[in-house]
Amino acid sequence: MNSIPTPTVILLDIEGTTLPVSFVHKVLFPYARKALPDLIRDRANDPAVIAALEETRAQGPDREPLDQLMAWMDEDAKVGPLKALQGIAWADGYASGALIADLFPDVPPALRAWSEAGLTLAVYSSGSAPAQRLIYTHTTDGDLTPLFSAFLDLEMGGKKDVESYRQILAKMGWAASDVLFVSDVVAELDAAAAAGLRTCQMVRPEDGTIAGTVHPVAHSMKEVADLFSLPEPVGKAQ
Ligand SMILES: CSCCC(=O)C(=O)COP(=O)(O)O
Ligand SMILES: [Mg+2]
Repeated sequence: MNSIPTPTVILLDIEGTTLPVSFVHKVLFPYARKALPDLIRDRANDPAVIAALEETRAQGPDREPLDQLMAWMDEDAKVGPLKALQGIAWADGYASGALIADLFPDVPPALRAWSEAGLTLAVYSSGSAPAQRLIYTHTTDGDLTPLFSAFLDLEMGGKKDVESYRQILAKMGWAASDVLFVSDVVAELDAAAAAGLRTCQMVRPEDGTIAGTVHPVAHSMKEVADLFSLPEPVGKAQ
């Protein structure tokens, strides 16, 4: 009997998959929107800020950088320089305790179980890699960053582009069929599947995610484990 091998790499989206959409849109994005004008003024000599503003001017030459950044935020554009600056803004919020990432409660037990079982865990999000690290450092469940092997962002390309997943496989040295990509967005899963990755749509009722018809659907990491024969999450989902 032929059985399908268990994935050995779990590649996770953040927003709508491990963290509620409401936290990103009602807490993180407004925090960055409020902080950006002062940040740009007060850190005008910070190389990371300078680089992000130069890239903003390059990608949005018709507006002042701050206006361009605000316009991108209005449309929830997944653009590298905006994501870099948002990450810098959030760093202050996490450091002061104003921000703490409230992951879906089923996520930490699953991450721990899969890591303990020797699976490779990685993130692929539009949020910058530093912003991803901040989230997993400052969770209500403590610092979960040691569980992850990689934090991948828009430097790999957009999440709806098949080439981005090929780039991730090449960079990480992963075989496509070993990788399970979990995301709430069907277009991202379509792109990942076209690159040969295995896929699972996370459908979170509290986020109002609409289930598609192509990719296996899970409503929690426990269901992901059941669908793909992964180790069962241990400990209580808080
Ligand atoms: C680093 S998390 C902040 C989320 C974010 O900025 C975003 O645009 C959501 O991206 P995702 O790819 O996780 O849906
Ligand atoms: Mg998402």
